[in-house]
Amino acid sequence: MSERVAIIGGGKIGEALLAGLINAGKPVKDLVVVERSSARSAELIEDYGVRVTSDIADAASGVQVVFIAVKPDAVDAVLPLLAKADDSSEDERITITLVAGIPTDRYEASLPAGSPVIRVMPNTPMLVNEAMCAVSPGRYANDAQVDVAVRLLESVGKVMVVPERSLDAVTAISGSGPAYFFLMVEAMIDAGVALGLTRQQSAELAVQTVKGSGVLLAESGLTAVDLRAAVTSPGGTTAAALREFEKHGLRHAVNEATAACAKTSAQMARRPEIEG
Ligand SMILES: NC(=O)C1=CN([C@@H]2O[C@H](COP(=O)(O)OP(=O)(O)OC[C@H]3O[C@@H](n4cnc5c(N)ncnc54)[C@H](OP(=O)(O)O)[C@@H]3O)[C@@H](O)[C@H]2O)C=CC1
Ligand SMILES: O=C(O)[C@@H]1CCC=N1
Repeated sequence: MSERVAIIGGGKIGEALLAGLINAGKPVKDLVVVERSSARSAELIEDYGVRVTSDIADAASGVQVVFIAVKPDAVDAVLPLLAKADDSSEDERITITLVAGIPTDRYEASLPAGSPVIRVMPNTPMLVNEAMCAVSPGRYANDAQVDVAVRLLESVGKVMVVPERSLDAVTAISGSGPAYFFLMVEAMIDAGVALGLTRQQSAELAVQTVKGSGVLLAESGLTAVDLRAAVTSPGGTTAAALREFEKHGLRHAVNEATAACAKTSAQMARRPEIEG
């Protein structure tokens, strides 16, 4: 992990990447963040001791990898500034975008001809080195450049390489997925309070249950179906709860929610405010 890395956008996902890379042992001196809000810059400097600048061209000059972590509607403002950055390092600079919905050809069209672009859909568990990242190379990214992206992202979680056409579906499952779980946990905590637990008890019970279930699912080699069956005693309490989830359309809600997410991702590049 010796390459120098710039992260443009020090918001939620930019910070998750920064924290994940530092936790994984990347020296802070090899990292620079571009952030335009001075309050946010001060927070990042205080929390991570990282160099923060508001000058994209300055940050990107001489680095081997630039991550873009701004909102989709800011991409078109960022690219011309990135295109101006000096790229005289020995290795060609790789642009890795974490932005939802904007296809690689939009970046390729604004950056110098033939620039390698790799599109990634990450998620916020990157903050604790438990990200799920899906990586899709653009047309000019070669295998060695994809390997660099995979290696950097493997230091902050798991990585899957997928064709770019799969990224809307990926966004619907892993990109936005953490929010579905947080909503579920929020609802479980409220439900525990309604059943007479204190909020603190309910939160501790729900959070550890989700954490333990996630580890079990990831490490036991069993499927979600197997693990659910193991909790569900015939005629027991879990069966009573699951019957209510089915009756109230949990599966349908998940299908509709993920379809809406994928559709929004697919339409993102065509929104008038972020048209190229
Ligand atoms: N949050 C998530 O879970 C995920 C987000 N993503 C993608 O990551 C991207 C960022 O999302 P998120 O981190 O949530 O958003 P945030 O709004 O938290 O972060 C974006 C940051 O970029 C800064 N910024 C905007 N324009 C510029 C610029 N020209 N130069 C420097 N900094 C700039 C913003 O500053 P200011 O506030 O001043 O505008 C803000 O601090 C999005 O494109 C999103 O699709 C992908 C997967 C998951
Ligand atoms: O909500 C969003 O648009 C971003 C992309 C995936 C997660 N957060």
